[in-house]
Amino acid sequence: MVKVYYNGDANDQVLAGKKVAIVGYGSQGHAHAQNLRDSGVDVVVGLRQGKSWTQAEKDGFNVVAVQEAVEQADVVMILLPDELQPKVYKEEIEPGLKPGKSLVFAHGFNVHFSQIVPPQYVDVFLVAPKGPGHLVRRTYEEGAGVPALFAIYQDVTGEAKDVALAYAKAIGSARAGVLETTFKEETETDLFGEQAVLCGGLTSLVKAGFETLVEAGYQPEVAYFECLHELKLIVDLMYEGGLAGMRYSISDTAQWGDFTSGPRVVDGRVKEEMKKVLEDIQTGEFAKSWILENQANRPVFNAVNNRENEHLIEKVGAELREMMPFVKKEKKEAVGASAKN
Ligand SMILES: NC(=O)C1=CN([C@@H]2O[C@H](COP(=O)(O)OP(=O)(O)OC[C@H]3O[C@@H](n4cnc5c(N)ncnc54)[C@H](OP(=O)(O)O)[C@@H]3O)[C@@H](O)[C@H]2O)C=CC1
Ligand SMILES: CC[C@](O)(C(C)=O)C(=O)O
Ligand SMILES: [Mg+2]
Ligand SMILES: [Mg+2]
Repeated sequence: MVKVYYNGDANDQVLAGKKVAIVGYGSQGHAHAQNLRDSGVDVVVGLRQGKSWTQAEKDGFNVVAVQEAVEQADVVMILLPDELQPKVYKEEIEPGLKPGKSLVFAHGFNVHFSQIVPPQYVDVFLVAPKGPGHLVRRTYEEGAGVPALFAIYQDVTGEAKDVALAYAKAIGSARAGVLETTFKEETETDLFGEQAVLCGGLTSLVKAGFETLVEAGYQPEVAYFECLHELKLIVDLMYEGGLAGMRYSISDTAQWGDFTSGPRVVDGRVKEEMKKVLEDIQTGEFAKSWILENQANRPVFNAVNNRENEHLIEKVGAELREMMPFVKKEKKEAVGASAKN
């Protein structure tokens, strides 16, 4: 088995006396800033004037313009949306980078696809939590953490690995496990995971199941509970005990259906298509399409997003969740907004 790093493998002292700039205060930004601060790290938040600036100040942070934060800091973590990073990097981050500083990412997209080319005189690494930012914060507060990957792109000071591990510990990830990877592996597996399984695969599966039941005349509310709400309960069991842990709790009838119908739904064609999705990621085809989509002001992204928000499953779900106050409403108002802090 590969080496998995835990709290005991990290040396907190490498961050002592250092200042960390968190650039961006959205999903990951607010979580890193708050977890680092609660772990005793000196944090400055770098932003433009706007909603996040107000929120970060409300949360008690010293908030300054991006370039000023970079100038003040020893470690600069870029937590801006991937598509905006190259411009902000060129105009406001690179000018403040001095020899010996660390330039850090939570995803390798821009470095791997050469949208950001860091100077040779700084350490460059990534610490990529394997989970949504709001859960990076929530699990930290619960005394747990979200696993993370780290990768060293360049190590000028000889300290890059130590700082990466100390950072991962300070955001709570070394409570769960931290693995070493490369920018290439992190970028390609993260894009694949979110497209084929975690986000794209899952939302398509849920909608297909919901639509199949509703089109067959079943009540939308029943279809919602069956295909979306219960998913969390089933996934919680997988999270705790793997596939077998989940199968232990379900009926043998369900398990027989799992074995016989599951492979009919997610069949060889699905895997063939997954391979093509991975190929588009590896060749840079996906990156190119995402970069061009942003250059054109997101015509497809916005149209699909609007259509998706109008889907019956969203309307039915919103009404049902209103009646379940125990279902945590994690920043529901942020849907459709750019900042997700
Ligand atoms: N979302 C996640 O859970 C995960 C994300 N990542 C990676 O983390 C990085 C950040 O993603 P994510 O947290 O989703 O980003 P968000 O979209 O949630 O955060 C956007 C933040 O950037 C700020 N911002 C936008 N433009 C500028 C600008 N020009 N100058 C200064 N601040 C600006 C926004 O502020 P404002 O209010 O002013 O718009 C907001 O605070 C990405 O590299 C992503 O791939 C990695 C793992 C998981
Ligand atoms: C699964 C989506 C993700 O990769 C993540 C939360 O890890 C992202 O980019 O947001
Ligand atoms: Mg991810
Ligand atoms: Mg991702």
